[in-house]
Amino acid sequence: MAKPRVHELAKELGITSKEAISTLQTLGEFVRGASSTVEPPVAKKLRSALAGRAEKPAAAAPAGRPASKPSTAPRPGASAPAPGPAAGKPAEKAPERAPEKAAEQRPAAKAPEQRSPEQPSAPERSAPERSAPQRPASPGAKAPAPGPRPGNNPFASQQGMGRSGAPRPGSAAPRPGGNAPRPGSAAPRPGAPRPAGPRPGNNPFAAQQGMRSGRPERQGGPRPQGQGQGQGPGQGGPRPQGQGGPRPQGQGGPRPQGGPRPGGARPSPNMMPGHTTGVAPIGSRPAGGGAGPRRGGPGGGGGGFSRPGGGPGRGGRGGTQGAFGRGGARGKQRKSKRAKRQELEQMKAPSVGGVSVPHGDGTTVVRLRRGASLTDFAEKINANPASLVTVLIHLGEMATQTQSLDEETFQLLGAELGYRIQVVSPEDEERELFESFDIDLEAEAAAEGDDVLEARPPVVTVMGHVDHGKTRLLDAIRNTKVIEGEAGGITQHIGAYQIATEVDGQERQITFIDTPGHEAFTAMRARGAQVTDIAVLVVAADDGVMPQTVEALNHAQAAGVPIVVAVNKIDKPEANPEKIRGQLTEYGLVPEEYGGDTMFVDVSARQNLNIDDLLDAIVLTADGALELSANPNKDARGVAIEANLDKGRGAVSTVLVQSGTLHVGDAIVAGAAYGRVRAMFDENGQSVEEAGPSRPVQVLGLDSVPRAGDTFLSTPEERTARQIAEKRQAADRNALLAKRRKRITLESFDEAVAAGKIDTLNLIIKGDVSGAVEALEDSLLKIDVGEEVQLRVIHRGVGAITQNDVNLATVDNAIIIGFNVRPAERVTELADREGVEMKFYSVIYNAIDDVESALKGMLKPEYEEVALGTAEIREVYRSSKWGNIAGAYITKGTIRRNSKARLVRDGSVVADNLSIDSLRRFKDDATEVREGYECGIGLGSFNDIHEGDLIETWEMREKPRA
Ligand SMILES: Nc1nc2c(ncn2[C@@H]2O[C@H](COP(=O)(O)OP(=O)(O)OP(=O)(O)O)[C@@H](O)[C@H]2O)c(=O)[nH]1
Repeated sequence: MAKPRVHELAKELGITSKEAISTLQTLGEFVRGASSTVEPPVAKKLRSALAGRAEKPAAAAPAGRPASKPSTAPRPGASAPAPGPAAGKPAEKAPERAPEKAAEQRPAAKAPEQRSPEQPSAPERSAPERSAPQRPASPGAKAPAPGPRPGNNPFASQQGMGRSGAPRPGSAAPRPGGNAPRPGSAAPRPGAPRPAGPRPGNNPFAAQQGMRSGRPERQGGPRPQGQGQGQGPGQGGPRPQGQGGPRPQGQGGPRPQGGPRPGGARPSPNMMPGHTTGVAPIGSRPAGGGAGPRRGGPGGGGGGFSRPGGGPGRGGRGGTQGAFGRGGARGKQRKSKRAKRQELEQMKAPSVGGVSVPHGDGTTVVRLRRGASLTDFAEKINANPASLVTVLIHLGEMATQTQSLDEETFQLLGAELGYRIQVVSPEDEERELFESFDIDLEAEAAAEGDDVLEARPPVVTVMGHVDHGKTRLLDAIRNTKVIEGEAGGITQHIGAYQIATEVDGQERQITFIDTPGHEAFTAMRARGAQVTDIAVLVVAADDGVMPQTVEALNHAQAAGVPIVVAVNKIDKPEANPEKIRGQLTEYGLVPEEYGGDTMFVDVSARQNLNIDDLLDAIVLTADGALELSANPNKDARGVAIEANLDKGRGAVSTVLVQSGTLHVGDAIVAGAAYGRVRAMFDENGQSVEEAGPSRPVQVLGLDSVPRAGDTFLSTPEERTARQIAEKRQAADRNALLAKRRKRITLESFDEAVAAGKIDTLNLIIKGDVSGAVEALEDSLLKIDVGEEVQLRVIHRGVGAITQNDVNLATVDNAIIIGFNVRPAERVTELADREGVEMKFYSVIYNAIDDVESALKGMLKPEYEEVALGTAEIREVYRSSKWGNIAGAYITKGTIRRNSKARLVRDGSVVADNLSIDSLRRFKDDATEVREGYECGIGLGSFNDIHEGDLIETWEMREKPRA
């Protein structure tokens, strides 16, 4: 049977040849053109694919875009074609992670929901750079014109993206950093799947898709050279030594034919990818001296050609040596072998960006820790990290091997390589870590019924404004109450203490955290430790509600901790406790006597007045608002409160047992520290043998010092404790590499809402005067955006933005709004590190506008054009196959592959919206070429280039808002 040709098949199937070709490509079959013949099985494949497509709704497969994506690695978050094994797999894990995982289990009909929480659903994901390859097509979406993308370069000698059998769906779609449409050409980025503002690497306009954040204050300049590997400057960058400029005459020996033409600083089309023939560097001319490029035949004297296929005459003069400064025949031989071996390897493994990387089958799940690097990923898939760097560059992202990458980048990379990436949060990881030791704290807690639970004392933190008497109050409570009768009372400060008081004839215990202030409280919360059950807010009756009173109150409320107000210093003549009650009512703390539910107690810490009443109030609040119970009959679990290194005793840590009972001799792990409890002491310095729930106790025996807020647990075996600690140590090291955790930003708020991650925009407002803060808060709270989203001002205050503000924002995922204020010292760094967004305004309406837009999902980042580099065209090389190639000299800045470009002739813009489709330096593909060097530039299908024209490149960068 005669093999059918593509156009015949197309005709038969009633589609255009182009469609047939692209469908075949999607099916993993490469055909050269419409007149190419295809094998009968391939024809059959096409027929059945199109038959399948015909059955789907028309909207799912518009003309020219293949609907089915067989064997295509589903991009995470993409609308999965069917719940095959990939969809089925996560189901096994579903019960523990209900909200996220449940989505993964849904059947195909719900496929658009199968996305990672960070990725909006398909209709919202119209950000061209990410969504296009994933969606069959969203109705009405404007598909960008097909064009080459990294790895799909028609010039490329190696089709980087050519995964065997699995061409990328929508290969015509732009890649990040590739042919991203200009603003207006498609939706700029509605609902782009980023939680933070557009980051480089995800900026639809950016030419350089680096890993830097798009956060305005962190925007960096272009990535310094040398970060990329493989395709980085090492290969593509300018080579100062002897390769760039014209060779002086006579070097390399006489070259009757084919040697590099001295002085001929002219790039040739051979620089462009795809030329497997001799590659002429700038300054060299192909053999034969003919004008223009020519394929060197065997013995053609292809001086200056290093590649096999260039047909340099073996042993002929003017071989690779002269032009490229490389070895002669021997080197060439070696290289040839190497090339062969590489070819062989490449045949075995699919290649992306010219490197072979083990590919997954689209369902292979790779779990990575938040903040993981390419090296971590490489380890999991048994790949060379340097190859992953190259692949990433081809995807328009730049990263070093050890740089921490965010989830989006891993998803992008995973989708390209056929892996399903799961980035696990520290909490998940902790859970999994425990699970791997058969410890399931949640299940353990859930299984505890009333029969095993016993009441436990409340744990109290004292907070309040400076000098309102927190320390004095804690001392007063301690000195009057701590196990009265014991010699000397409390002898040492261990970070927490327990007292006994009598309420309604019953002895009740209360545990106080001995570090007053909300800073420690929030720092612990930031570490995930919810230690406090009740907050005592100390307010001096002679002073009133002060900024830190409000701050403390906000912190407690944000944590959902009930508050008891201690109105202190009532011994002072100017004390006015009633005023305090009135003031706090404004903050939602309404005294019981006014009909509210907050207990206010007037005390004097100095004179020990009403301390018992305060303790009663604490116990009553605990009884009324909380049900505090724990199972004392199990291995101890709790939190480290304080720790220090004692010269004589080693690591001394105070831990608060939250459930179970800790005994001397138990193996424990606290954070990354572990050991066996050698001895335990209470707050009186008395040695104790065991400590039950809510009991603070000083522990000796850990190998290192845990941090305040680190959780601890005792394990049946010391080995387990050690292994857990070691894993945590490793995790901590990795986390250090995580430069930044992205949190919520105003720009990404609607995406986070759409992804179901949040429904409340938490704000912290800091201003220069209280009137402005109030006015801003009032106006913000009046914004009406319906019921799906809410606005919550979790803290407001006057003065600079402090570390505490950032800590609170970290814990509660809030955005800080600074009105006529700036961050205090080192706060910017902290915010930067924690990924907390701070927005600064001097016009109240701008702030209101931004917040309103964010709530309505309309706030889009603003971009501005930033010039990157200019190249002057020195010569034009015409090729019927590749189009016109500009031999150019870079006069300013840096020219980067894939950056947006315009052509300027005699001062007028001849063509805009071009892109540097190919960039070559000598025979090598270059990622970028710097000022003062020559290169070959291909502008894709744009051919109207003349000598003397200027190619200007630019990128759109996010503009900081005023
Ligand atoms: N008259 C009177 N003075 C008090 C009372 N409580 C505390 N003070 C005094 O107020 C001052 C501040 O008390 P601290 O306990 O240090 O206050 P603090 O809130 O812990 O202060 P910081 O640790 O700086 O935040 C000290 O001089 C105390 O003696 C009280 O009930 N009556």
